[in-house]
Amino acid sequence: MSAIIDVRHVNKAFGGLHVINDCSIQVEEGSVTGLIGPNGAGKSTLFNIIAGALPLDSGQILLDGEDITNRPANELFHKGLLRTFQIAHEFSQLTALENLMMVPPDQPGESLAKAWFAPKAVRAQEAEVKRRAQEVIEFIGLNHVRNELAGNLSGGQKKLLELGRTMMTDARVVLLDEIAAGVNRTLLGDLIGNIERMNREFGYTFLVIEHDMDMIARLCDPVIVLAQGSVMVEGSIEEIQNNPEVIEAYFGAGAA
Ligand SMILES: Nc1ncnc2c1ncn2[C@@H]1O[C@H](COP(=O)(O)OP(=O)(O)OP(=O)(O)O)[C@@H](O)[C@H]1O
Repeated sequence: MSAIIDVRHVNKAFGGLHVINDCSIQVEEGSVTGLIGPNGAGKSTLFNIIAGALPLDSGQILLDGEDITNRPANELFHKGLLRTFQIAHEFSQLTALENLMMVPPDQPGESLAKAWFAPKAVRAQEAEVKRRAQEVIEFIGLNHVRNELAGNLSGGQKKLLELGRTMMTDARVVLLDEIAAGVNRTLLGDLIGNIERMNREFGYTFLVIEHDMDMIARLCDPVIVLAQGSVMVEGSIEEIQNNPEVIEAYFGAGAA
């Protein structure tokens, strides 16, 4: 395997607060890599930097060997790197299925000129998007609520829909930020199962920030522990859980 995301010696401070300190991590292509650490360790900040939502002060980020340091999120999206979408407020009035259909960028239907001159092509692409959305909604187990407004879905169902939206794109690497938060155990099982299948059957690479240690244990290998903005240790979940430094800094602090 080779690193699809390569974070090299990244530093980031907010005013005088050094949040990310000479941080280097590699995410291997085809892996589900976990990123854990105590509150305030810098996990979300690092995600924001990788996803192009926050500029870094120094260091470098490579995507599949290409320098993507400080590239904007929309450019990274087109290169196949994205964070899970939040269900945006304006989409709460669309059905679950329509939310999936809204995702693909540059749909020809959005261009009036194209719709005028090439209506058949527009209809063909819309039909293709709808077919894909129907496949995805079945995959994520939300077919029974496909015509329900997204705003009426449960928190867990919204998370499943969020994951489904990534499947409507050509994503290769998906960053999941605490996707388990507030999800009940049954839906969490569905969520984990879907991530596993997206990884195994479709080759998505995941980088996962998570406080839910059951989810990390079931899904992630390797697991990277971040503390004070640097990598403390990296290894399998067993190695992490038995590491005295981690027990002290992370589990000892009761942060899980
Ligand atoms: N925009 C900002 N301006 C100033 N300080 C910030 C900003 N964003 C984050 N911080 C600080 O950076 C530190 C790391 O925050 P971050 O959210 O990255 O940690 P985290 O590991 O994701 O924490 P948690 O597990 O609690 O979500 C915290 O001390 C936080 O207060």
